Amino acid sequence: MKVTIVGAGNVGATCADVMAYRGIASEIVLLDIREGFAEGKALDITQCATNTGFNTKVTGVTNDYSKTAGSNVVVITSGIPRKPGMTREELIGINAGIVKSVAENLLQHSPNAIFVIVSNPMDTMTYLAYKSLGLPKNRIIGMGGALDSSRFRTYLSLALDKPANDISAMVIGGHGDTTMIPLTRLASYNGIPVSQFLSQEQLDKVAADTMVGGATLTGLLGTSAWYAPGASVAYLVDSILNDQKKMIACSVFVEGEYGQNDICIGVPCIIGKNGVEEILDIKLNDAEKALFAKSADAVRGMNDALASVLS
Ligand SMILES: NC(=O)C1=CN([C@@H]2O[C@H](COP(=O)(O)OP(=O)(O)OC[C@H]3O[C@@H](n4cnc5c(N)ncnc54)[C@H](O)[C@@H]3O)[C@@H](O)[C@H]2O)C=CC1
Ligand SMILES: O=C([O-])CC(=O)C(=O)O
Repeated sequence: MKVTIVGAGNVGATCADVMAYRGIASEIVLLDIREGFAEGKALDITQCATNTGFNTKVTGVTNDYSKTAGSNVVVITSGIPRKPGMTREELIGINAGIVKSVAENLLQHSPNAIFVIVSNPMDTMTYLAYKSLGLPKNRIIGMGGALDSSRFRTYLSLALDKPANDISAMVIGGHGDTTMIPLTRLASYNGIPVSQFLSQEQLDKVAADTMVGGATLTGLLGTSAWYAPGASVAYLVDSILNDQKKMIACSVFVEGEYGQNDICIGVPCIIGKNGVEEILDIKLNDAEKALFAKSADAVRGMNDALASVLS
């Protein structure tokens, strides 16, 4: 199975590294616009093979889309990341043009690929890809919820002082500092509601920390995060390529689910070989429904900024 990752920067290269290490794809192509950069990253990753024990073929190319031909999955991480103090939404002006042209080039060479969109603002970029490529909605998947949910589980594990892998929890809604919805009511420690172990004050802090998880790392690192984002993309691609049918919160085009239409926003999805195989319409309480409606309004508002790119 072949995967192309466009953008060999922090997130793209980390994603390639995790996918190779875990043997998720047999072939990975990294493509970047910077001369020689993707080639360098691919060579460096390839030189891990004998020490970490993988056989994945990893190659890098400078803007040569012919080398991406026949990919089963394409991942778009090209564009600029935010700097401390910025929101993801501020990246739209530069990233929209990049994502649209990259997506169109990829489709020309891989007409059957499933698209995974990572570049920010991710929900808006996913909508842009959906609207400009004209593909069925199951083949356009925005990655954000997998990462936000892993941060939510991390913060819960720290508060509980228990392993993150024993914690089940999900974040839906937009992939933005104020639009994420950590589903605290439904989070559990091995099936037991976390509210049996943590106070409301502790749970509120976990939710707040989760929502600004990306901003916190951007403040610490000077640019946005890459290890957990790269691993989250690999987790999602694994579920597609190996038809695992995992339930993963992904940004997808909604048509009536959760009372919303004509936006891409994070909802629980079953992810398998056909991409988005099902959107689960889980029962939210009134407070969660209100948060979702508010998040959707904000996400919808951002799509207006795409008017010039989509015309
Ligand atoms: N959805 C999510 O959960 C996450 C999204 N992101 C987003 O992913 C994007 C990438 O972040 P990083 O890897 O940290 O940035 P980076 O700056 O390290 O890498 C971006 C790469 O894209 C390349 N690029 C730019 N224009 C291109 C084009 N037209 N064609 C091919 N390559 C091009 C650049 O040369 C650079 O190597 C950002 O927009 C960031 O906000 C980052 C983390 C998580
Ligand atoms: O925070 C950012 O800008 C990058 C991102 O989406 C994340 O790490 O969640």
